[in-house]
Amino acid sequence: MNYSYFCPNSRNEAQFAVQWVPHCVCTVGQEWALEYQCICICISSQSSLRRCVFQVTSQNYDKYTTAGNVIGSVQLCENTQCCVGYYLIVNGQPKVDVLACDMVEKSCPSATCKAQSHFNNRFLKCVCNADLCNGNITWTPESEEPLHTYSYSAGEILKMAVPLAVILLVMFIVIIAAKRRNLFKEKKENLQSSCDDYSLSSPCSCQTVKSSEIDFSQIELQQIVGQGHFATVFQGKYNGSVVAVKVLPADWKVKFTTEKGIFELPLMTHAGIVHFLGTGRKPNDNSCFIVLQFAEYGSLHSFLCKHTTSWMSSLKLCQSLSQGLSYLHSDLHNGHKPPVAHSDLSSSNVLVRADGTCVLCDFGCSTILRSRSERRCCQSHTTNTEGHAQLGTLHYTSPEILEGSVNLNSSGFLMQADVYALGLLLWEIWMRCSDLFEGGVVPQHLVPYELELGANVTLESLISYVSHKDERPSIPKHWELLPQGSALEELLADSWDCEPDARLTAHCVVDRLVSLRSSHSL
Ligand SMILES: Nc1ncnc2c1ncn2[C@@H]1O[C@H](COP(=O)(O)OP(=O)(O)OP(=O)(O)O)[C@@H](O)[C@H]1O
Repeated sequence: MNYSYFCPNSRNEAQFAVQWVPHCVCTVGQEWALEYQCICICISSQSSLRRCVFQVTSQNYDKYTTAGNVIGSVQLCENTQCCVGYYLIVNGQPKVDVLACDMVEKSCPSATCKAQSHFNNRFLKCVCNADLCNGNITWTPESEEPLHTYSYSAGEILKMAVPLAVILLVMFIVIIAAKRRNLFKEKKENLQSSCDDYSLSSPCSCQTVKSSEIDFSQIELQQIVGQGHFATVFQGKYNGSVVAVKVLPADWKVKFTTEKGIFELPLMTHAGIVHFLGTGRKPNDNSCFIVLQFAEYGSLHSFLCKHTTSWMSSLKLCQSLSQGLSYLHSDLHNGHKPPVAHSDLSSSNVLVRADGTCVLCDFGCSTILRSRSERRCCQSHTTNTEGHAQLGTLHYTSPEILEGSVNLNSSGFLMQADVYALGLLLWEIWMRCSDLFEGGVVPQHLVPYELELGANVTLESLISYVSHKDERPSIPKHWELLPQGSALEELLADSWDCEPDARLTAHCVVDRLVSLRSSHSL
């Protein structure tokens, strides 16, 4: 219900008066004669529309006004009872970025706006369920401060490190002794046949398939075909076949062990996963290597930089990629093959084979998840030394992981984060499909958000763009007019939804692509 009345005759008094109209949100309007008109939007006492403080930048205006009617600095929430506040930490103090109604219904059990997530102490978010509660954030800087590791003197560090090292050494010896005893007991069952010197730091004690140990002298290394953050990848020859040899320096043994552990899981052979041939150690410098099927076109990133595709070949890339991820996520034969989250999907970690299909590679950040059957022994995480699951390439990191608002040890979240990255990869592929661009003039290849935020995207800009503003890579306007346009847009939106639970599973992405193919085969 809208109404207006004449309120006191100075603008300041009017401003003061409108704050006291119950169940109404009022602003001071035009001046009439000597009085001011107060315009109020009122809700009946039974109505439960939440009122939140509204303060957004002009870029965010359109997005957040969809969450409810805005009157001055107050918003009446249409979809939710939750107010939200986003703050950036500037000079140690929270500075308002966005105050508004939350966009979708979420849980906000507290009446006060308590800082609930932060990332590297640069960003805070709070949600609350009382009128105008988002105007004040409750935040204790002390508790958010990182541990003061760097302020310790070398002497203090030494004092702490020596007893710690002794404790670790004792624990290590006890573990080794216990392990040896177990090995001896279980000898009859021969359960440990696949244990080698990596089994201690193996991500889990799942059953693994013993892979062949490859003697480095049997490999002929040729040119370098890829350079990742950790590994150098060579084209090579092994047993008369062309192979890829991924060499990791001895320092990266943990990465090597993780990746080897994933490849050695049972039933890991699939057309959408790079074929694994074995591992070994270089005798001269102790670096480790993994021998893989050679993908002729290299990474999807380099393929898309050099090639455009037709509609059907883009579907082939998308479908094989989604099938590979769906298989990786699958839980087969009561966990005989446990589900695995990739956790570092990007166009550099997908390879393209000569037949135009994709295979997944680089499982160095992957996570073996608990099987639904619960009968398997796997832990639901692979951790780095800080005890957190390892995060992937920044551009492809899902909003919930960017915000740090998920339990990274929860298996579902990791697969949902993979699907977010899958959505970005489908977008990347279709942005190079000549059949989706009038006259076949296709834009040059860009990774997601490169156009909007630049190639060297920062964490802050990504959080602000992807999380606060809920923006995604832009979809060409004219796709709406294409016969398959709406299905493409829906598939992308349902894969990269800001709500992890609302995202499709990789399996559903495959189904959507199959129906796209059958209804729109150009
Ligand atoms: N089987 C293969 N066939 C052809 N090229 C490959 C193969 N495996 C890897 N490459 C190339 O090497 C690059 C790096 O490989 P990979 O991603 O496995 O290394 P990494 O050091 O683990 O990478 P990251 O920086 O993503 O962690 C790939 O992007 C790709 O170009």
